[in-house]
Amino acid sequence: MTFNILISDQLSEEGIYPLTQEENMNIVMETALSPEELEEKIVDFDALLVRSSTQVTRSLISKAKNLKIIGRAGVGVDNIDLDAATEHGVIVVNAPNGNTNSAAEHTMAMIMAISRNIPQAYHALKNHQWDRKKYVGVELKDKTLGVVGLGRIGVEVATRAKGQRMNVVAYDPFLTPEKAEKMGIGYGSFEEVVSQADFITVHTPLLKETRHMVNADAFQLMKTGVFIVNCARGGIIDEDALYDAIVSGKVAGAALDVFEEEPFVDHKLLELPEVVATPHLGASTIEAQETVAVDVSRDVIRYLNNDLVKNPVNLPSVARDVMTVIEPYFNLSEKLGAFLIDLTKEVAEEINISYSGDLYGIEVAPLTRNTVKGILKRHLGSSVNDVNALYLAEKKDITVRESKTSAAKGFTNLITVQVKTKSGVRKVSGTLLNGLGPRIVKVDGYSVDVTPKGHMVVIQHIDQPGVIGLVGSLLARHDVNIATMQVDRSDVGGKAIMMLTIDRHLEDKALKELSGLEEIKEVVAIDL
Ligand SMILES: NC(=O)C1=CN([C@@H]2O[C@H](COP(=O)(O)OP(=O)(O)OC[C@H]3O[C@@H](n4cnc5c(N)ncnc54)[C@H](O)[C@@H]3O)[C@@H](O)[C@H]2O)C=CC1
Ligand SMILES: O=C(O)CCC(=O)C(=O)O
Repeated sequence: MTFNILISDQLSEEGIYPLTQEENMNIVMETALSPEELEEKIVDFDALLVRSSTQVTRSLISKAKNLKIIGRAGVGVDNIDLDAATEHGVIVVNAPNGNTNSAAEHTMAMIMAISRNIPQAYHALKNHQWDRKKYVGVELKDKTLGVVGLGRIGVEVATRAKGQRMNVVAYDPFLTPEKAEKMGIGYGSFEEVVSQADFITVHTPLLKETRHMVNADAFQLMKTGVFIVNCARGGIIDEDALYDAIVSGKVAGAALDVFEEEPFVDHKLLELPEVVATPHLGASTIEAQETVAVDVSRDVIRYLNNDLVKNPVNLPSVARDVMTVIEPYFNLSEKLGAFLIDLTKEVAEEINISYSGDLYGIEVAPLTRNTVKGILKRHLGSSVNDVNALYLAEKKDITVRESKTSAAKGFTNLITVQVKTKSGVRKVSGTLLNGLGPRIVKVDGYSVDVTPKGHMVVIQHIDQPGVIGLVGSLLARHDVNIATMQVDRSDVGGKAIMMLTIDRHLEDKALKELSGLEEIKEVVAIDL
């Protein structure tokens, strides 16, 4: 059988060598197709290989009737609609390791460029201006580099910065003081890191949580004269806030490889002399491009030859007969994980999942992976899937335990997820009600009955008259409609829980006011 492979972004020719050696692979490289042309063309192809320029949208995937695999020659898969790929049974593979060095080196080059005004001085010289006074820089030695996101690239940048005799302080939800000490770097919260640093570099993926995490509030915390670097993803830094911070003199310079909208030719940030920029070149080296193209090419060959792939991003590899039995529980298990980690607001150190009733005696490993995915997604985003969830948990030193009991406490089936974080242990149980779908039935031992869907508020409070009324009227003042309300308590006048489902996301202002009520011990807004 011959497979048709479409390469729609510029990939290294040496890198695709493994593919060209396969007799049954027909390779077409077309790197200037418009989205419409691509949608027309994709119908005939079994594999699509891209970098970051091609937008692999739901619409494109839905037209790709023969598509089996999408290969992303790079790390970020934010240009690929993973849900759509999964729904259409298309596996996505990437090359997470191949461009780490290049991205770290580019980051260091950018740090050096802004610290010594190299692009600006070069530009002036090209324009026949010999100006030594204007381009006095600062040394890196003894300056503090704040690294936000200490994954593959963040670690490499931190190591290189230490070589420049910089002090490094990092924030990553998975970083502990012990790990930081081992690496010889400082450890702090996001706020601590940005307020201590002379240079700040971000290396997180672009997620709901990281979008605009470097915003006007963060700039307020920073030292005057700080330098900002983004070689990760446009959108992690709020570009409008950065512009204002540069104009006000708070930020001395910014080095940007990535932007909220790409590509572009005019950008207001580039009108500022303090900004140096490159057009998303972090991974653009001969070495990185060859390695990432080789890595995805090999995975494409493996997959089309029915072998296991090395870097799956979205594949649920489950035997069909097992899948048929456990499929109805998938939504429940992921939602329980997502609910619980939102409730804790912290990263998990241990995850215990127990299955009972009808789930006793059934292969539940795929549900465990799915629950862990729900938990990890909060910090790792869409790169976590059923295939890599346990691997990523292990990499982040999170212990995952699975157990089964025949007793289901009155339910025909029950999944209980318990998470240990640095502040303690929290627990949630859910069941699949015949014909009615998933329900959360216990939260930290309190009984509730809530569909895990939409906008929720979980309130821990003291059981006393008037609290429910207070909550109701406060939400009414914020024009928040309560759809359902569940209340349970430990004992009369003791600790109690209130679980609300509401018609829209609870904004920070209302959340703060609720938390300020004396009778209320904890308020968490959860959006599932
Ligand atoms: N400019 C370019 O050409 C390139 C850009 N990239 C981008 O660099 C980024 C990082 O890549 P890798 O290091 O390979 O990924 P990684 O997955 O190894 O590291 C990301 C780290 O960010 C952390 N993180 C997640 N949420 C966070 C938060 N709210 N605050 C602080 N840290 C948080 C994660 O815990 C993880 O340790 C990605 O967005 C990737 O797409 C990667 C290669 C080239
Ligand atoms: O393909 C490229 O050059 C972009 C690399 C990148 O941003 C990534 O790997 O996430």
